[in-house]
Amino acid sequence: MKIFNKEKLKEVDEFTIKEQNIKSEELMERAAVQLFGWLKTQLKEHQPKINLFCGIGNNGGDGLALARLLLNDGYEVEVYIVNFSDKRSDDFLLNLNRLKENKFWPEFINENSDLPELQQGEIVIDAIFGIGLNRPAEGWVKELIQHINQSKTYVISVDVPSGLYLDKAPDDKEVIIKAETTITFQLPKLVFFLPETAEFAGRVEIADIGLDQNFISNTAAEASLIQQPDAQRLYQSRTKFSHKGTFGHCLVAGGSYGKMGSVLLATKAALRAGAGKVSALIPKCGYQILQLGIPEAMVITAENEKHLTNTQTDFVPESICFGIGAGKEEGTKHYLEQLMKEHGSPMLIDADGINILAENKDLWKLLPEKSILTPHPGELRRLLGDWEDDFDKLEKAKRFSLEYKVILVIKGAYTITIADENLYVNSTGNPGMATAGSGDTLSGIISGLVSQGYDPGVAAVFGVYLHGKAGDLAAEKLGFEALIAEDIIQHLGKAYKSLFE
Ligand SMILES: NC(=O)C1=CN([C@@H]2O[C@H](COP(=O)(O)OP(=O)(O)OC[C@H]3O[C@@H](n4cnc5c(N)ncnc54)[C@H](OP(=O)(O)O)[C@@H]3O)[C@@H](O)[C@H]2O)[C@@H](O)CC1
Ligand SMILES: Nc1ncnc2c1ncn2[C@@H]1O[C@H](COP(=O)(O)OP(=O)(O)O)[C@@H](O)[C@H]1O
Ligand SMILES: [K+]
Repeated sequence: MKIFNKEKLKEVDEFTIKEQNIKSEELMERAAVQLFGWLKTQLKEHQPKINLFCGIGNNGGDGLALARLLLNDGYEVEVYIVNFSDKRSDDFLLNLNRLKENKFWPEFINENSDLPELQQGEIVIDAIFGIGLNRPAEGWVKELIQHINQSKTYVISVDVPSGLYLDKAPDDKEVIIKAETTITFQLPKLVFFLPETAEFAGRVEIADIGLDQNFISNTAAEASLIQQPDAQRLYQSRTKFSHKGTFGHCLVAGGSYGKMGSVLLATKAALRAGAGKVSALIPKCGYQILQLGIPEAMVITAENEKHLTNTQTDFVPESICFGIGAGKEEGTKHYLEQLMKEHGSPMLIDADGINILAENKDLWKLLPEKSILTPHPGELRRLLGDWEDDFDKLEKAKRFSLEYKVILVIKGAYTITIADENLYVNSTGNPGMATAGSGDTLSGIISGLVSQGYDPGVAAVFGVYLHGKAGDLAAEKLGFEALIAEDIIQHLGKAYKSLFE
């Protein structure tokens, strides 16, 4: 699903109005109907008091239209107009009049008003600011936002939590509504998935307001949210007459004394992802661990007992996964250098592989085109240096990806893959996956996909989705705490099957 920026959201809005020959108020009404339907379904027979806080733009207009639908259905409603300006949008005014025609008079609040009383168990609808926010809220509006955040009500934001910008980091986190649920119109917004701002949106629901699908399909987006239908499209089916040679030979090079389990996990994951053959290339001390741990894999040992050193293989792997548990010994660095020079095809580089790169910038120019780097936040910082905020981080990461023609998988609660300047935001995964070895399984999965012939960019996006989905299926059975990396591998099969459920 595409993620549009503010400008494109406005364009699709305008295009739809023209194309469908409707007035803008019609879109507002559709938005309100969606909000109402969602609320009614959630509330069932409950009738809590619903407090609507409406700004004076179209976000506020949505709130007023919703208030009318709620009143007509018999809900107890209080409407506060957050009167921060004398300006009013046309559709705000129209819906204000409709409300008055229904004999309902909202309360206008300003700097002289007392903060409204909000009781536990009540609902707050936050329709103060939408995508039109262009500066931080100040003074009494800031106080009001803080008052709502401190109340024990259930807060539902309309379109975006008020105070959150779509295209830049917040200047002041104290002036953003912290919603339990955000019901956003038609398309998800990038800030809902970034570490510094995701918490404000809470659970995100997407409400279809019938914006023009052709326009959306034909308009390029810099980011997309990868959900089941998107992942399904990336899947490559197997033919009856395929054989193990068809699915490539994957080489997992990594491990050092005390860290051989990581290679075991990545090797298993590559096999479960569907690689035809997998060889683990490890220092000597890991031989028995690997052979006993995973009989389906082949094992090659480097000369050194405890860490990786230059090693020749008698085959050309279709994919290489380098760096997991590898340490940063000089010999290991030389081996990475040798692989990058000789292999030529894309490699996946993770963990200490990334750390070696971070400490040796002279190696960057050797990165084979379309290689995949899978840093967690710490590794990313070592590679790119500090960033000011999430937007700055993404900019720096995009620049790096573009300059070295590599794919960056920025791991986190919502992992973001950067390929060809596009951002792919993953929708699967859960806090149970914050466990040692979880990232090693991801590297194994992506490498297993590359070895089968998936384009590296596709392998990264698809692999991240499958990894998260396997984690979700594992968590359904085990809960978050007990989940370990092995469980992710165990559920990979079900994750594949779930693509078509
Ligand atoms: N297809 C769609 O997308 C649809 C969109 N719809 C809805 O429209 C919403 C966007 O509406 P919008 O453009 O009217 O902007 P909105 O956020 O209501 O506020 C703008 C007002 O706030 C003001 N202002 C800004 N910052 C401020 C500050 N810090 N402190 C004080 N004032 C501030 C700004 O004033 P100005 O900068 O002009 O002085 C302006 O007056 C969108 O989120 C969705 O809910 C639906 O109806 C259905 C279809
Ligand atoms: N809260 C979370 N929600 C979703 N996924 C998570 C969460 N925490 C961690 N993960 C995923 O788990 C993996 C952790 O990777 P990493 O930190 O490299 O672990 P390790 O080095 O122990 O293997 C990443 O793929 C990350 O996206
Ligand atoms: K809002």
